[in-house]
Order: sequence, then structure tokens, then C-alpha cells
Amino acid sequence: MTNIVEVAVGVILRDKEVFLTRRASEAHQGGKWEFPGGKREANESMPEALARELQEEVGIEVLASTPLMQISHDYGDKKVLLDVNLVVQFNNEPESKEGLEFRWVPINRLSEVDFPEANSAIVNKLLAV
Ligand SMILES: Nc1nc2c([nH]c(=O)n2[C@H]2C[C@H](O)[C@@H](COP(=O)(O)OP(=O)(O)OP(=O)(O)O)O2)c(=O)[nH]1
Ligand SMILES: [Mg+2]
Repeated sequence: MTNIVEVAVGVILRDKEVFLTRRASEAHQGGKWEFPGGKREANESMPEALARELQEEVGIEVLASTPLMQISHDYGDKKVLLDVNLVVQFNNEPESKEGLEFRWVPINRLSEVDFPEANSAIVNKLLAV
């Protein structure tokens, strides 16, 4: 039995651009760009995990989010379940509270971004919206 890491992921969307951060080089999938988010803790629901992670990592308060998709992916060294949510209403200007690189990228340029493998399904879905 291998355990699956459940991850709350936020696609922060404003004016047809999304907010990305760059994973720390020593992290799993280090150096890749990502949608902010992180692991759900045992005592949390997914929406609670999303709100906490986006507050901790990028300093925003989520006011409303809508589920986009769930993705199961096996990286070989780690299995993840990404719970991906669109975040279109929030307070504060997103930045990286963890000192990571960040940038806004137009949706139609997402296919050029170096994401972890599991993210191609997210990119395809966003390009189709
Ligand atoms: N946040 C995020 N994680 C992603 C994406 N794509 C993807 O495969 N992942 C994977 C990478 C990691 O294995 C996992 C997220 O775990 P994490 O290590 O960032 O979790 P965390 O923020 O709670 O970090 P930590 O407390 O363990 O440092 O999900 C994505 O777009 N965003
Ligand atoms: Mg994280």
C-alpha cells in the first residue's frame, strides 16, 4: 500500500492571467512552476486546506472558489491527488510569502510553462475554457 498525498491547488485567475509560483529547487518536482497550494492536513476539508495554503503561500484570502477538476498522478517516488479549484474572488495582491519566484501568465501561454507532469490536464482544461 502506498499512500496518496492529497493536495489542494488554486488556479488564481484575473483578467485571463493566472498566478504561478516556482517550486523551491530542493522540493519534490523542484524548480518547476506550479499553481499555489499544498497538502491537506488530517483535520481539514479540501476547501479549508485551499484557503489555508493560499493564505500561507501567497497571502490572499479566498472569497470564492469553484472546483475545476481532480487529477491522480503517480510520479514513481510519490502519488498525488490534486484537487484543483478556480479562484476568481480574493482579497490582497498575490505574492510569494515564501520568497519564491512568482509571475502572472496569460492562459493562452500556459503550454510554454515548465510544470510538473500532472499539470498538463489542468493546462488543457484551462485552454478549453
Ligand atoms: N501546489 C501544487 N502542487 C503540485 C502541482 N502539481 C503537482 O504535481 N503538484 C505536486 C507536487 C508535490 O508533490 C505536491 C504538493 O505538495 P507540496 O510539497 O507543495 O505541499 P505543501 O505546500 O503542503 O508543502 P510542505 O508543507 O510539505 O513544504 O503536489 C501544482 O500545480 N501545485
Ligand atoms: Mg505547496
